Amino acid sequence: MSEETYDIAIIGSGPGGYRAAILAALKGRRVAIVEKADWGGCCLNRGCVPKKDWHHTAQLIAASRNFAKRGIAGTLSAGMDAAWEHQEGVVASVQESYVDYMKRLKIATFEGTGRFVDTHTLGIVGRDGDRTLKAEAFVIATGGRAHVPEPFVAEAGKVLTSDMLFDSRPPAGKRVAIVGSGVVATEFAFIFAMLGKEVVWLARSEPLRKIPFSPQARGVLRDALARHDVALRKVSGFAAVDTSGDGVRIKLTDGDKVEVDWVCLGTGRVPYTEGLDLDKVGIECDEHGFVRRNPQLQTSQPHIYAIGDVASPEMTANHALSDATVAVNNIVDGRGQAQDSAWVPLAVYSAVELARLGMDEDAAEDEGLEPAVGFAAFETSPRALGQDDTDGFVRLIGDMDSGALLGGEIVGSEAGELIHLLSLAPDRDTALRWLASGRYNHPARAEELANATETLASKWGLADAILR
Ligand SMILES: Cc1cc2nc3c(=O)[nH]c(=O)nc-3n(C[C@H](O)[C@H](O)[C@H](O)COP(=O)(O)OP(=O)(O)OC[C@H]3O[C@@H](n4cnc5c(N)ncnc54)[C@H](O)[C@@H]3O)c2cc1C
Ligand SMILES: NC(=O)c1ccc[n+]([C@@H]2O[C@H](COP(=O)([O-])OP(=O)(O)OC[C@H]3O[C@@H](n4cnc5c(N)ncnc54)[C@H](O)[C@@H]3O)[C@@H](O)[C@H]2O)c1
Repeated sequence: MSEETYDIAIIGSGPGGYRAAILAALKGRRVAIVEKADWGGCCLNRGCVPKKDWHHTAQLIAASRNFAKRGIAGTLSAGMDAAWEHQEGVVASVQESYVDYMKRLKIATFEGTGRFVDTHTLGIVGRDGDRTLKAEAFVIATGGRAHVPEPFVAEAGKVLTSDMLFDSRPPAGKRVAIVGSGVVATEFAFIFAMLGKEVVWLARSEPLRKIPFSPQARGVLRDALARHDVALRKVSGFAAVDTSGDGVRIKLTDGDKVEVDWVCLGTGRVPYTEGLDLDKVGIECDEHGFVRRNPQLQTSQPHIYAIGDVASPEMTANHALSDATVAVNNIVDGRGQAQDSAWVPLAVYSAVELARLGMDEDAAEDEGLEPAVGFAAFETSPRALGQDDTDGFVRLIGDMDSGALLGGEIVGSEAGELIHLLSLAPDRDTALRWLASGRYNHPARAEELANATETLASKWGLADAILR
């Protein structure tokens, strides 16, 4: 059995593990990374990347409904088969570039399952035999897996998790039940409808209940979904699922029955720590299965860090990527940097894009702060009007005392891009001034951020703090 020694060994190659490996190698460290399945993890193979590929097709179809006003004739349609093939090509190309970049940075890559042998030794069981490696620091980035609640049982062709959706070509049946009200269900309800499916969206609560989007944001989402005939049917619960014969029959707890061709579950993800032997090295998980860590992202073993879905309840690629930066800064430079998850942007891609970060007004008041809201709607934006796409707004939460930026929400096309203007601002104390005095391209959606700072300045008496 061969044994090698590294500065940092990383388990899992999703956005968290991959980013940690790249950053540590760029900082001159000897890095090993272990992956048991597909390079790139959930995000690249079964999450953000293929989902956004499908979302783009969905948006093109949705936009085509306004084409007649412009004298563009004809109707467009899209199908899931072609969409599935398209994402396969995109994923393969991104994966190739990831693997190539790791090779160029001389990162040692191992295909196999990692597990702790002791606090400085990782065992790897792989296709090319077993080996162990030693490292001074470790990063656990093993991600999560789809949660399948009773009475559902995952079954190919009938009841699919989002992982199964991308692992092989989805079933042909047209009538699909989407279960859940979280991000996965809210995104796929729109995407599937635009890809020609007849969507039956079943959930126990309103869409995106867990994320503190404002009532205005929820209203824009609801209207945009309705415009595309996508509506959530609120149900009391799920009593039984029958997959015998053709199709799937779902019995609801109120006795009603729903019959569909197949089901797509968006019923949450849970952290994945199976087979890591964490107990051997004294690392604990919380009651939900997330690896316990401190704000510097260290587990109870200070040289073993935990990042991304395996430890972060937000479970987004954005959080995994940001965790990677914090962990590597702390391992390599000993910075003792604390992660501030609230300032990592979150974006949802549905009939409209919704993005947010930081505090909402309630959270600010809970902290004893005095929040004020700066608002600008896209309905008067020359860029949005020219695109026939005026849904949404920019909402900035400022602190009445200091003029600091406390949080922000952007709803509408390109919200997932525009949110970077908030997350990349040099610091929160000066962010509003920075946005107000910036140089903008015209006409552009980004200008609405500057307009929102002006509402704060004039309406809330923050002119001195913002317009200096
Ligand atoms: C349908 C869908 C769409 C999504 N869209 C978005 C989006 O638009 N934006 C966003 O921010 N987030 C999105 N997410 C969430 C995002 O995919 C995850 O938050 C992200 O992938 C987590 O990254 P990670 O590095 O923590 O783990 P993962 O990406 O889950 O990667 C973990 C890796 O570790 C490997 N592994 C596990 N155990 C071992 C072991 N013992 N040894 C070796 N390897 C191991 C796994 O095989 C896996 O490849 C989406 C998720 C889903 C399901
Ligand atoms: N754009 C993004 O950033 C993005 C996109 C997709 C997924 N993700 C992440 O992936 C993770 C998984 O997403 P998700 O939407 O599956 O999870 P979620 O936790 O957001 O939502 C889970 C849904 O399943 C429902 N549910 C749970 N148990 C149930 C039961 N027994 N019966 C009926 N319904 C039940 C919940 O009520 C909820 O509506 C999330 O943490 C999310 O942040 C992020």
